[in-house]
Amino acid sequence: MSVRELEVALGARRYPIWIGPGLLGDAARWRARMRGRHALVVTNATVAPLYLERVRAGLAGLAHDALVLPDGESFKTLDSCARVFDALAALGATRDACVLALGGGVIGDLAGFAAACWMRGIDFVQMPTTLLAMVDSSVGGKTAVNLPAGKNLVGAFHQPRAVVADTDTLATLPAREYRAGLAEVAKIGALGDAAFFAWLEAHADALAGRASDALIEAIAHACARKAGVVARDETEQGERALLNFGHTFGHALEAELGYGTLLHGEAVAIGMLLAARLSARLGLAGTADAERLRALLTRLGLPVDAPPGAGADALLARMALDKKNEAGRLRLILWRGIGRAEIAAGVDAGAVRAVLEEQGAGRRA
Ligand SMILES: NC(=O)c1ccc[n+]([C@@H]2O[C@H](COP(=O)([O-])OP(=O)(O)OC[C@H]3O[C@@H](n4cnc5c(N)ncnc54)[C@H](O)[C@@H]3O)[C@@H](O)[C@H]2O)c1
Ligand SMILES: O=C(O)C(=O)C[C@@H](O)[C@H](O)[C@H](O)COP(=O)(O)O
Ligand SMILES: [Zn+2]
Repeated sequence: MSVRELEVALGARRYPIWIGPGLLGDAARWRARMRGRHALVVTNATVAPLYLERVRAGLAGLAHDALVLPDGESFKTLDSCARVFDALAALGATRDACVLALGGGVIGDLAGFAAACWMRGIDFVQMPTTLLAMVDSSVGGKTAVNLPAGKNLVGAFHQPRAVVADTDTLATLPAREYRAGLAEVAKIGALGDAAFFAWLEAHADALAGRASDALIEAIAHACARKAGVVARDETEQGERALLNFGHTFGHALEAELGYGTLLHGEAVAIGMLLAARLSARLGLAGTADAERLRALLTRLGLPVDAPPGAGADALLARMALDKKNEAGRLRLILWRGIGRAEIAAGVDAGAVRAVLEEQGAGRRA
């Protein structure tokens, strides 16, 4: 199977996204995107035994080291970031050094943020090993860590030098993590691409069964759509906020339930349905499209109802700290139906509470 190559074009700054088998072992390809003499691989305790040696083999001739962090969303923290800084210092990494982020979105966000900070910014390469990271987090340069107060509250826009999506790595990805990645794929269709949404409906069984042709097509399509949005609006002054469909609710659920309780993709699936229901309540969309979204997510094996344990008031308080809000007013992504999301400012908190309570998110465990 051949390697697909896409590009993120940000004026003169451009970088490739490679998608296909065998890419971690194809060091000649990704080494060409690295400058300088130092490289630090940042990964975690689950991914390291599986794929670290493949990457290290490609670093022969460079001064390099690897930092293996504990696994989990609860380690996407400033403390972990400090460990990356210490490892870069121990390596003697200067401004021409490169960080290689080998893992899922947690590692990509964290290592990317550390690269953005070290000596005010050094190169990094995304080596995503989860479906979610391949279709979403490795592309576009959003890097961040969480705080107890909320998701991704400390971060930077810092674009990678390349995205190396070796699809062979998906063979070891647990089923629940795979399904979580499909949520961000469905999001791309739901927010702005009705034809892709219909394609997903037609290929839902193939995707749920990990059929490789459908999967490669879905990864490439999601990356291409995201690359287009990022090229037009790198720092989320407008259109890029649409990629946050489902995230205002989703991030609140992730933080309120405790990081790692819901996977990010699961929280986004539930969040998209909450946003769809809110849109229907506000008269922006009919309920039929919300049902279509619910049906697709269910076929992809994703949760569609918030679990008990997070009260509506607590979730609303979390949503008040969402990055998209302006002038103390809720600003979130609503929609007019499949493929037609829009940014809504000044959303009535009472309507949000009603949707949370009606859907059961207000239940106590
Ligand atoms: N920057 C962005 O634009 C962006 C976009 C979407 C999500 N995110 C962030 O990404 C994170 C979620 O990423 P994720 O879903 O990849 O979670 P993750 O990074 O926690 O990875 C999921 C699990 O899979 C394991 N794993 C990774 N690759 C594996 C492989 N090939 N085989 C076996 N196990 C493997 C990991 O160790 C982990 O246990 C969240 O923090 C979310 O906020 C960021
Ligand atoms: O790339 C973007 O832009 C996104 O919003 C993609 C999201 O899927 C992703 O979860 C992102 O990390 C959310 O960013 P945030 O700004 O809401 O923290
Ligand atoms: Zn997301």
